[in-house]
Amino acid sequence: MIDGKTIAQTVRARAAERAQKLAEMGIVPGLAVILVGEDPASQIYVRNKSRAAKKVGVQSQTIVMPVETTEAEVLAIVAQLNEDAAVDAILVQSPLPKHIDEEKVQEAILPSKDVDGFHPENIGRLFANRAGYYPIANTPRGVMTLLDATQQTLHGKQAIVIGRSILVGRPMFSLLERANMTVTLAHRHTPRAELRRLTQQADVVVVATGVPGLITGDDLKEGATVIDVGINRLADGSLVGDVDFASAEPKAAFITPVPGGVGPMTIATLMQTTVELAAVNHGVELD
Ligand SMILES: Nc1nc(=O)c2c([nH]1)NC[C@@H]1CN(c3ccc(C(=O)N[C@@H](CCC(=O)O)C(=O)O)cc3)C=[N+]21
Repeated sequence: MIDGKTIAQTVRARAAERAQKLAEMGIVPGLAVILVGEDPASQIYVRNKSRAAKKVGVQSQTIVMPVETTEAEVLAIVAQLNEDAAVDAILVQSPLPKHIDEEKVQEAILPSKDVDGFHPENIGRLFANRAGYYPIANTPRGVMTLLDATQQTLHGKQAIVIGRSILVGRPMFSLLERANMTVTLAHRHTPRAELRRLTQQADVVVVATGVPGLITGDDLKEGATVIDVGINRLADGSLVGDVDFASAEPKAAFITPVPGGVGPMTIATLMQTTVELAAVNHGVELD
């Protein structure tokens, strides 16, 4: 079992240390979160984020807007936060209500404050494997930290990413490729039998689809590493991932639970990125 909570704690502690260093220079890392409407996964995220920010020493504010908010209103808030010197990092919760063009909002955020790494400029840098600092989406970046903690060689091994969202799948593909893995990106048009054939060959399987129980033990190669990014609320209120844990766990060498796996890691990585952006934006070099 990959213990996301413990690894997240280590990342948070390091972020807190760096935030402390910045505070001594009079810099308080500032994070602004915009939440429009009531997506359940987003609400969990917002709650846990505020808690982590307090612990790390990040000044966080959440702007909650009703579901009927217009695109112009969201863009106006983003413009205001772009100008605000106390804000180093801006995060607009995804998904936005359908009447708002999410891409337009993502492009309105200053790339230097784009803590999610969703701005095309930052995505382009990642995809092109550019050197230098730029923000990378926190969930896939956190997954790389989890993989790192398993102390396996990734180089030359096979990975499959299931799901091609801008939030997870696409940046995940780039990060695994950058770790010198051979990466397959599967999605809703991948035929089911083909998907199984591909996952059965993979050393690392990252599932980010929002389909509970999509991947079972039968889909896996013996000794695979399984990273479950899914976060699904069932009718009985329980939280499950996209992997059928009971059947997958005996086959896997490493597996992340839900909750307690990727979720806490996303939060910790968000704190890490916020502190980094504060440093970069103030011209401070962190060790
Ligand atoms: N712009 C944007 N960036 C995101 O990164 C983003 C987003 N929008 N929209 C929503 C999704 C979802 N997401 C979660 C992060 C952490 C937990 C989390 O803390 N999970 C705990 C839950 C524990 C609990 O409180 O029950 C766990 O898995 O252990 C959940 C969900 C980030 N997302």
